[in-house]
Amino acid sequence: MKFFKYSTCPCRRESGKSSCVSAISIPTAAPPTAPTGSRCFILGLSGAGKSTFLCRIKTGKFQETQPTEDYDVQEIPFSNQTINFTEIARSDRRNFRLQFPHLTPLSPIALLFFIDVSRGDPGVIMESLEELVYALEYVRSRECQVRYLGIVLNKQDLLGDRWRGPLQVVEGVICETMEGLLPWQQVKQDAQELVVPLRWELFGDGVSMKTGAGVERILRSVGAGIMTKEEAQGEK
Ligand SMILES: Nc1nc2c(ncn2[C@@H]2O[C@H](COP(=O)(O)OP(=O)(O)OP(=O)(O)O)[C@@H](O)[C@H]2O)c(=O)[nH]1
Ligand SMILES: [Mg+2]
Repeated sequence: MKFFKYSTCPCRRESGKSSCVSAISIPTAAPPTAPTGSRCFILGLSGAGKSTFLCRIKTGKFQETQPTEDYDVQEIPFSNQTINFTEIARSDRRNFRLQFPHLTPLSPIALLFFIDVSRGDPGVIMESLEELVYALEYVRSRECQVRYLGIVLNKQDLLGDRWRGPLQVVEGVICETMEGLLPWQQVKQDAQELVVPLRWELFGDGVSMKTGAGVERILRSVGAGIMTKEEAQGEK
């Protein structure tokens, strides 16, 4: 199980003033108040592009970031709901677990998992998947429900055409991993303990938080994925 070194710098503007994405330090305790709205956790190794995504959905713009400290929360109005996006810096397991005392069993949540595919590094992919599987299994162990999982293959602006092939391999490995989790789901069918989310999808087509490609699609999918059928019908 991997833990990553703490960084000290919260997300800031290039000017050095506080960023649009406010960082909250909580080294020892869970958040003081229960966040309102639907929850979406943003996970992924350091540098995968989580804060950049948060800046994008908050301001619509690209903004240079610094590594996040601990975690970072943004409430984003979307359609007729508010989605509470919580970035877990470096996908730190402890900080992820600290979010859960406020979630009642079977609370519906969404996960967005960011992977930097720009270097085509198999080590990054495998480590990312290890963290993703940990998160899914931990959510299940807390009897919460992942309604929606989006896996974002980020930084594709840095890929040339030569990476198209390897990118397909990455997509294949991710699909295999998700399918590998299915036996869990079958065993636990009656217990409403789903390891595999009710719905999951890969964002693999040219996605880049730098250029903004795919950002709106990701936000829309989280918004739709976190709602129940009844809630979605109420929207119409
Ligand atoms: N070229 C390119 N750079 C990106 C993209 N997304 C993020 N970056 C850059 O990658 C670096 C890290 O991005 P962050 O959003 O801070 O990464 P993070 O996942 O929040 O990292 P931690 O907070 O350490 O967990 C920054 O310099 C970003 O500008 C992208 O799609 N393309
Ligand atoms: Mg960050």
